[in-house]
Amino acid sequence: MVNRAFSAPGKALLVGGYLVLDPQYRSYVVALSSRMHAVVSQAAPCDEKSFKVTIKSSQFNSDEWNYMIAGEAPFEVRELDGRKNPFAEKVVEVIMNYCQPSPTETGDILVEVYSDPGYHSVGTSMLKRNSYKEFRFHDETITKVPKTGLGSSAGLVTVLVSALLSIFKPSLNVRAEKDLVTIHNLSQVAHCQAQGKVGSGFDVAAAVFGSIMYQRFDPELINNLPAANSIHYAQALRKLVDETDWKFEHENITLPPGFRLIMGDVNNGSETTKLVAKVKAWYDLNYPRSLDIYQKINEGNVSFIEGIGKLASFSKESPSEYNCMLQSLNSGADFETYDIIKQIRQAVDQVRAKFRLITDESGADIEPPVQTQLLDQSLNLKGVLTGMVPGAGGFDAISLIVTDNSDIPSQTRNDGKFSSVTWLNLRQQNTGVKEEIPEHYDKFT
Ligand SMILES: Nc1ncnc2c1ncn2[C@@H]1O[C@H](COP(=O)(O)OP(=O)(O)O)[C@@H](O)[C@H]1O
Ligand SMILES: C[C@@](O)(CCOP(=O)(O)OP(=O)(O)O)CC(=O)O
Repeated sequence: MVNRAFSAPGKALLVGGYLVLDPQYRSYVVALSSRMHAVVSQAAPCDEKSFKVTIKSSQFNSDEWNYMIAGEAPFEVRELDGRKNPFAEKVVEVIMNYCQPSPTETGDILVEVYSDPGYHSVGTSMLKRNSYKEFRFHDETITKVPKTGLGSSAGLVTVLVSALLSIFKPSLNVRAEKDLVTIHNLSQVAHCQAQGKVGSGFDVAAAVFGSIMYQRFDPELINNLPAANSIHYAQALRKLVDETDWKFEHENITLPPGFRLIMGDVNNGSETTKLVAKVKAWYDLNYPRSLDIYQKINEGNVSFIEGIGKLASFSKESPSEYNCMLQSLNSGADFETYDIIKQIRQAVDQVRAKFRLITDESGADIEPPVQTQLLDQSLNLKGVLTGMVPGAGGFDAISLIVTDNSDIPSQTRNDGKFSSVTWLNLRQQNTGVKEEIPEHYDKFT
């Protein structure tokens, strides 16, 4: 029996929100230590005309989806009890059309999904563990449990693609760039199809490649695929995944030494799709002034990215001065004498100011006043380099880049101004999709 396991990280888009939808702009995405996991196993084939792919998510009130696969390409995928999980369903459909297995020679497949605690609000969940891992078990189905915004669907799609692909392509090696690109392309297709729209794909790219500077692919690549039930679909999908250069950037990045990311969950969900629609409407109505504003935001984004790069070089060239700088930041002393810190703070200020302007003019709450207050107050805490509303912004969360030694929760514990914030126990993680040991997912009690 084949048995393999994979995991993939969540994400925070620190700069590049909205602009990243356009292939000309660069964004900076940090992969997070909260990971999605999938353990896959396959039974021996039993010479039937069909086989079953079961996806189990026992943490969510024992959720389970059973897909029946029969016939040949274009494979249509049918859930036996009519249960919906568009992300799981599209992964199964994409993988079947890409791998084109023969049903009589394929045994039933079981994929068990687990997600690390950071993805969902704790609520009344119960923590269960074994010697290797711990997960929270909720008493509601997946769609009823509130999310924290780390990109659960991108993580899910990426680990499911990796797990199912490993069944049909046993040589799959997630340390090889070529295989990662295959996983990426398949995951982007499945994720877009499940969402019913082509987003920028930064969340899927981070789940696959880890922390990256990302520039998107041309959305037409996916829009131009024939419908999934067309006789041309499977062949077009293979061509798109294997033979097409998607021309997207995914350069690996890492926060400079001595710094980490901390996310504050504000527990007040915003709908990204609605925000994006409002911003697009504002952009079109105000063109070409909106282009100038985007260019100012991009200037800030690029200056932030450069500043972070300069910090990394500074740490290598003058380690002792660099440590002094970290200490000044920790003690709240006058660290703005450091030009690099000034550059990074000014860059983020420039971006935030323009997003506040768009917030006012478009009615999309990208950085609404409560988040502005929270971020401004955060900048006064000891150890904070800078902070922003990640991704599409809204009321969801704030991200702070802080020194390793800072203790943000204890500085804010009894401070009413931070009463709406739950600091998530997360770290930056460079690695994207990773192979795990299947036995590490045995029996959680
Ligand atoms: N652990 C999980 N098990 C099964 N399905 C999951 C899991 N996590 C996420 N999903 C799927 O992803 C959907 C959430 O996706 P979405 O609303 O795009 O949120 P996000 O912004 O976190 O990606 C869920 O409704 C479910 O279909
Ligand atoms: C506006 C965006 O550029 C960024 C959205 O980032 P979020 O991290 O807020 O995304 P979701 O997890 O889908 O809610 C849209 C995009 O890039 O697709």
